[in-house]
Amino acid sequence: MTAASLVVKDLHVEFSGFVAVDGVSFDAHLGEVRFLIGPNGAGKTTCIDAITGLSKAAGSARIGEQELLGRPVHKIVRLGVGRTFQTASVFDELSVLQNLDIAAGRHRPSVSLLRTRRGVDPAIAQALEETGLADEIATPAGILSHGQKQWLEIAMLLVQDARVLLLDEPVAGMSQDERTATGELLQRLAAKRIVLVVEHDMDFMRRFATRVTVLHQGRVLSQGSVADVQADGKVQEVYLGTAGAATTADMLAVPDLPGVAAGTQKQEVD
Ligand SMILES: Nc1ncnc2c1ncn2[C@@H]1O[C@H](COP(=O)(O)OP(=O)(O)OP(=O)(O)O)[C@@H](O)[C@H]1O
Repeated sequence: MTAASLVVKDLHVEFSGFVAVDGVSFDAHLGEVRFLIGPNGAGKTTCIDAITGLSKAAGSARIGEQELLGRPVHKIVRLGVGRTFQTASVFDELSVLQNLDIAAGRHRPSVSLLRTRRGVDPAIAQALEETGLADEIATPAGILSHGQKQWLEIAMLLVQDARVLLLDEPVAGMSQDERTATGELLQRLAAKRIVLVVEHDMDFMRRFATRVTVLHQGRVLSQGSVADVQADGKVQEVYLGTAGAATTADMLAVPDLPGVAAGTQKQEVD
């Protein structure tokens, strides 16, 4: 089952009077790898929390005709909205297959089945293939590489047939090869699912984003193609520090902003 679009309109989230997300609107469609970026505290994760029912929000977030805001978390999951968190939440002591069985709501009582692909249902087999984990079914999740753990989390969403994938910093801590593999995975997944990525990694964003929304202090600062947002003076101001908002080395490393001489870029901080 597919959903053609996620449309967020005028999203507003407050925590005890503090406005974390203020009138944010964006959309994401099948076929694109959609990015949400912004400095620390910009409101990116809060947007995902609102869409998935973890934070109370005003405004609207729809997949197709279905309004998500106001529904409990489990009903939003049932509508096909899946998310990953900044820290992988797999069961380390269980095998890859057992983790996927749990995600699929299956129980696999026989230990012998863990060592073979016999008895693996088609949705799990497909998720294993898609995420490149087919040779790891018996591997305890705890000894997977950081990248493989993130892919396992994505595979868990695939076996649940999530139609909307909301991924919070999926490449944080990954090697360069794992980042590339993850970007290519997201491009493949985007053909059939809505993919929205929250990221700090600017190089990854430049390589794989089709459209980008830049948040700053809870509001949309800019949105459009990678070229559009990189050329936007407001974005340059935030990322180059005159607004004093960029706080991570990744954010400050913006090597190919048009019209910005290398010597004028702010140096990375320790
Ligand atoms: N549960 C909460 N209670 C109070 N304030 C919160 C809560 N969750 C988030 N905030 C605040 O809302 C603002 C937005 O936070 P959020 O985590 O969405 O930012 P972010 O853009 O995802 O940042 P980062 O890149 O650091 O993860 C921050 O000022 C944060 O401190």
